[in-house]
Amino acid sequence: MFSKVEKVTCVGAGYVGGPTCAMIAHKCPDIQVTVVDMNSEKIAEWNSEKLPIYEPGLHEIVMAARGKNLHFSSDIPKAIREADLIFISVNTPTKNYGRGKGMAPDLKYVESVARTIAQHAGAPKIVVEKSTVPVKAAESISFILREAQKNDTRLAFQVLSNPEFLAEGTAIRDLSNPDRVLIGGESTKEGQEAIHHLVSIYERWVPRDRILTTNTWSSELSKLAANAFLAQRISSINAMSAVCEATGADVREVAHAVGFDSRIGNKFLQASVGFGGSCFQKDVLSLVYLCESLNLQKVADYWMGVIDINNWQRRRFADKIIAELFNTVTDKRIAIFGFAFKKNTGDTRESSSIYVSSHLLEEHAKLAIYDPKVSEKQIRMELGNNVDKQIVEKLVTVCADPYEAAAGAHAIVVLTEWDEFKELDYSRIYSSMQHPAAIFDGRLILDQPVLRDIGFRTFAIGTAPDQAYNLFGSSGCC
Ligand SMILES: NC(=O)c1ccc[n+]([C@@H]2O[C@H](COP(=O)([O-])OP(=O)(O)OC[C@H]3O[C@@H](n4cnc5c(N)ncnc54)[C@H](O)[C@@H]3O)[C@@H](O)[C@H]2O)c1
Ligand SMILES: O=c1ccn([C@@H]2O[C@H](COP(=O)(O)OP(=O)(O)O[C@H]3O[C@H](CO)[C@@H](O)[C@H](O)[C@H]3O)[C@@H](O)[C@H]2O)c(=O)[nH]1
Repeated sequence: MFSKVEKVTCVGAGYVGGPTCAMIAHKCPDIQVTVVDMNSEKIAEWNSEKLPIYEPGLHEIVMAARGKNLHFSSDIPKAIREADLIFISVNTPTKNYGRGKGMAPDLKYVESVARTIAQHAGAPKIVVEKSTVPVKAAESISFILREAQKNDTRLAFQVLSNPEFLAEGTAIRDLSNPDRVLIGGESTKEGQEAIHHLVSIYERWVPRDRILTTNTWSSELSKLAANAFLAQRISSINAMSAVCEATGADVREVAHAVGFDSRIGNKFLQASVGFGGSCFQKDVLSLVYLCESLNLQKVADYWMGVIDINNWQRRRFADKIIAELFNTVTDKRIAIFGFAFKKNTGDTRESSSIYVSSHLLEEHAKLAIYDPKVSEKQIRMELGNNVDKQIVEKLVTVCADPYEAAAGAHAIVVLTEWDEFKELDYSRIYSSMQHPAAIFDGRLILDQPVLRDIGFRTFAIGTAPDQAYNLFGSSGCC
């Protein structure tokens, strides 16, 4: 093949392709990295001062490497031709049509990149599947590439699986100090050589014992398994949050006590209004679909439970809001604090805010939405995909700050755990609201006793009912 990787191309300039390649360029000044995308507006943004995605620390490393060894381009054929190693980092969303609709990942973008590589390669390449895909997807990519090889003897391809484990909001931290890098490939001499080339890129900054090499199928399945395990933890603690509310236990104390067991560990036990993001639901559904295809219905049902609890938790929270607001939210102004699926990102894909807001809109609540990183256009687009666009037009206001959103509202609903929500002047907010004023904390970030002292009725997910139903403030009454 070649002795050293000198040029890397990444197809897909999204949340994964952009930050991952910026990190490779940052850590490997001797490697030329080009990120390409079919969306030329996105490429223009990557080449501008305002990058298309918000990630703490990303701007700095892009600005330092851009124009030197990091390039963003729309010329996909050229970037493929020139590269030694090509990452496929395109989206693999849940299919919304045809066979597997609502369950299977849509692999049309991955396949289309494989075909483009086959067409323009011109020389041997290592093709790295970075997108999250079902087990055996690498086989389809290899098949397409092998066909091209038959017609052009200059060509040779090795396909590796190298799933990405970064989380949004902490992408740069995760990329610079990953728990592990996983690389799967063939056991042949050529396969091992390709693995070695990719290892040699990561080992510039990742300790060798954290770079795991496996066979291709283990690598592909490990990505789905990791996300399924993580999502399962959230559904487990969210299931417990309902038990806490019904019994007087506090989910924070339960999570703390359970997480103290070193076999369980204390991470990822934060009860919430449900997990969101582009990955967990999609990847668990992909695993469920895979199990069904393999006639492993019991296994499929087991993992489907994780999704069922998540949907139930969102609905349960919305129903709680309606019940606590005297069983009707019609025409009531409700301030929604946070629309992103987690803090420190502007990404709204599968955000629980979409679902809780939609349930409230279906009851004709008037929503005043504030998020520090999500645009009005994005909020309207997400809600418009879920409820009647005319209802969104009529009942949704997007506010420039949280004080404006809360003014005149009957309730505040915290749906994203942005740090700034912890530091607001809640006395000022309280005096601007309708009374009785309620706060529903779907992220457990606010100080409930302080809020109750101000006069708020408070409800926090997974906390005791006497706090949830405190109609008369902390002084108690009647
Ligand atoms: N977002 C995350 O945090 C994350 C983390 C780990 C893994 N993943 C996985 O990585 C993959 C990419 O996710 P993402 O969030 O970066 O997606 P994204 O939607 O942000 O970016 C994908 C990009 O690929 C481009 N694209 C699609 N088809 C193309 C083609 N044929 N040619 C050129 N460009 C094309 C799109 O225009 C888009 O800009 C997915 O499989 C996802 O499951 C995502
Ligand atoms: O204790 C927790 C932890 C997370 N969440 C929620 O879970 C969702 C997902 O959060 P997180 O996993 O931090 O973000 P993602 O960017 O979706 O990252 C996940 O999905 C990526 C895409 O596959 C993987 O690469 C990452 O390893 C995996 O953490 C968000 O809505 C969080 O608010 C909770 O409710 N409670």
